[in-house]
Amino acid sequence: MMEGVVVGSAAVCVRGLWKRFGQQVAVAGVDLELPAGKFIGLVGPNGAGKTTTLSMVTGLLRPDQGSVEVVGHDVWRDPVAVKARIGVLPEGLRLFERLSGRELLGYSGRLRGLPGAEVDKRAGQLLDVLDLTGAQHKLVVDYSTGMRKKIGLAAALLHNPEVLFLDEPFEGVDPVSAQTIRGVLERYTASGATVVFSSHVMELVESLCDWVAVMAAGRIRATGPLSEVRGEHTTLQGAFLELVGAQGRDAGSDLDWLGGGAR
Ligand SMILES: Nc1ncnc2c1ncn2[C@@H]1O[C@H](COP(=O)(O)OP(=O)(O)OP(=O)(O)O)[C@@H](O)[C@H]1O
Repeated sequence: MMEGVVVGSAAVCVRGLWKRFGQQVAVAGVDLELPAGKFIGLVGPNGAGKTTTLSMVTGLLRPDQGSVEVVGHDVWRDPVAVKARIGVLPEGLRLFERLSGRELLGYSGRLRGLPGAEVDKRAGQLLDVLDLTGAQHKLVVDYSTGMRKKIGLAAALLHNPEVLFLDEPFEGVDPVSAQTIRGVLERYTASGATVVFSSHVMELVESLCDWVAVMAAGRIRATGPLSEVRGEHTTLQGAFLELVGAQGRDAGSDLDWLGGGAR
């Protein structure tokens, strides 16, 4: 069990969160309590407000209204305490392209205040587990999409955070790497830590998560244990389509010109 993590308490507590971009309301009054020690999936259609919510929860974007606490600390009043306890793999991750993967981890570890020998040890182990040892001296600019996700994940895990936030961690990742990432995350949550990740891939969320929050049009439509959110449906996909109001939508009925095969 991780030091400082009280199972049963909230890892993340969001109250009345709002964000507008001009006329566009991206997040419209989100209340959310995410329990510690769980593998949590934040799901929703394109434009639902997932990235905006995660950005506000991790201190990257200031809310218009509302409050966020992560492991009992207010993100906007006590940002240093929160940032020391979380790891983040944001969408459109920016990395130091002119460092090698190994150097990037060395730099991240030092920024986090870890002693050099400890950074070296952890970096070596993470590179190994994530199958990046062979590419550790390559510049990040030459990494593939999946390799970038993996080195970003290693940097986010290096200081052993209590809560890990991942925006679409499996996007652009091949099945073998996805399995590796999955193994690392399962091991991490088994220690009592919390993972919150956003995804569109329902099968993935269903197989990984024990807790789900469904978001659509800037609001939370359902949240709770996976089985509760799935309800009567046999799959999370079914529950999701009903919750976001997409069930029965006639895909492409207006595209009467589309039928290249029947020319
Ligand atoms: N910086 C911005 N400026 C203007 N509008 C924005 C900005 N960021 C997000 N939005 C708008 O806010 C809404 C929510 O976007 P967000 O990226 O949070 O959704 P999402 O659920 O992460 O979507 P996706 O699954 O497609 O990544 C969208 O309508 C988007 O166009």
